[in-house]
Parts: sequence; C-alpha cells; structure tokens
Amino acid sequence: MKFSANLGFLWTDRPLPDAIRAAKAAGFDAVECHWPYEVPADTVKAALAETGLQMLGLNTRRGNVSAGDNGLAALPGREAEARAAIDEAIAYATVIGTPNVHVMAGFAIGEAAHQTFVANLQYACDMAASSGLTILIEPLNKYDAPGYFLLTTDQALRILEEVAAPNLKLMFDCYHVQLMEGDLTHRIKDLLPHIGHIQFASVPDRGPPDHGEINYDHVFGVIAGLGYDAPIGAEYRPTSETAHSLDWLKAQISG
Ligand SMILES: O=C(O)C(=O)[C@H](O)CO
Ligand SMILES: [Mg+2]
Repeated sequence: MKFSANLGFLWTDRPLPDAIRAAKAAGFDAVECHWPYEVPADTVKAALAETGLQMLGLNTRRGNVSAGDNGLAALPGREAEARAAIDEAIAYATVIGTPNVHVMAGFAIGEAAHQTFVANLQYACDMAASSGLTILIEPLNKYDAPGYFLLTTDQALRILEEVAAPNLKLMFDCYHVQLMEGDLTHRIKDLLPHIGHIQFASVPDRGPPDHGEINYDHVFGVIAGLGYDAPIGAEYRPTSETAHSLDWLKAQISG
C-alpha cells in the first residue's frame, strides 16, 4: 500500500512546507491537505518539488466558517461564492500539480439543495476538465457534521449519476462510511469504479488506524487485493505529536 499524509490533521504544528518535509521524512508516499490558501501556491510547489511528493488533493473553501459554513456548493443563493471557491481551488491545484479538488457541499437539505449541488458540480467538472483535474465529493458523518448535505455513499452515487461527468468521483473516507453505513469492504468493492480517493482513520475516535472498530490490516489488504495502488489518505487526529502516532506506518512500510 502507498500512503498519503493528510496535512489538515497531521503536523498541523508547523507551516505547510515543513509539514510536507516531515511527511517525506516519515516515509509517506504523498500528501494531501484541506485549505492551503493562506500559503502562496509557489511556496507549496517548491516544497513538493524539493521532496518529490505530490499533493493529491485539496478542498474548496468552506465559506464563512465563524458563521457556521462548512462548504457552499449545495447552498441555494450562494452560487457565486461557491463558484468563486471552485475557481480558486482549481487555480491553486493547477499551480501545485494537484489532481483532485474536493468540492464541499455545506449544511443544507432538500430538493433545492440537491439541484444547486448538481449545478455547481457540473460547473466544477467543466472548469476542471480543461486542466485535467478530477472533482471529488465526500459524504461526511452525521455526528461530526450534523446537517451536512452529503451523508451517504448512496446519495453520492445518485449525484454522480445525475452529473454524469467522467471527472467527478467519490472520496471514500472509511471513517465516515463506517459511522454511517458499515459494511466497509463490500462498499469499497461495489463503489471502486467511482472512487477517486480513499481516506482512513480509526472509528469512533478518528485516531491512527491501529485500534477501534475497524481492522485496517484487513481493509488495506482488501484495497490492495482490488488492485487499487494510489496512495490512500491518513486523515486522523494524533492525540499528541504526529511523530508519536506513526507506528502503524512503520509496520506497513516494514511489511
Ligand atoms: O472531514 C473530512 O473527512 C474531509 O476529508 C474533509 O476534507 C474536511 O472536512
Ligand atoms: Mg475525509
């Protein structure tokens, strides 16, 4: 297996370029992040070039976080902001060579939200296609993100079918899917053609993948057995320094 360090949660105690260097030193094959926008894209690009790592993904801005926003793309009436966030994410991703942009839906419910999300995703896929980028959508769990528009892989699949763009894929986060649906390995097998990226963390505490409800030795084996060879994303919250949370990675690297 290859692993990507999610720098939204790992090495958050240091500037993004140093977090990229730390991920390289720890043995990760790639990195990914949430919202890198405060760091100039050229600075991130230089750290990626220095380490030889690729930044696999980044998210669109969430909107006005202090007012409670957690994404904009499914919010009727906020289309202009949502599309500006999509444009910004695609531009940043293009500079740093990132292949995937996660378009965050936000807190919303109902048919108008669905139609808004579909229309904004059509826009995102059109804009991304000219740069060769993939747009991702990610179901989140109802405990961490109550009221989030996109909650299940079935709902995501319906949206993928409706948008029908070849560059729209599912971000399959094992942590969220276990909390909402369970049956992880069947879901991964069934959804594989639609999956653009996989993430993981322990359940229920969102720690490293070495304890809790999910046996990740088994899940990683299933993913590898399916021939999935892209790096998968370690998106967990260390309880102390990230360096102290990496026994699982050392075990995977030493085989
Ligand atoms: O929360 C997650 O699982 C994510 O991957 C998002 O990118 C951050 O909200
Ligand atoms: Mg995730």
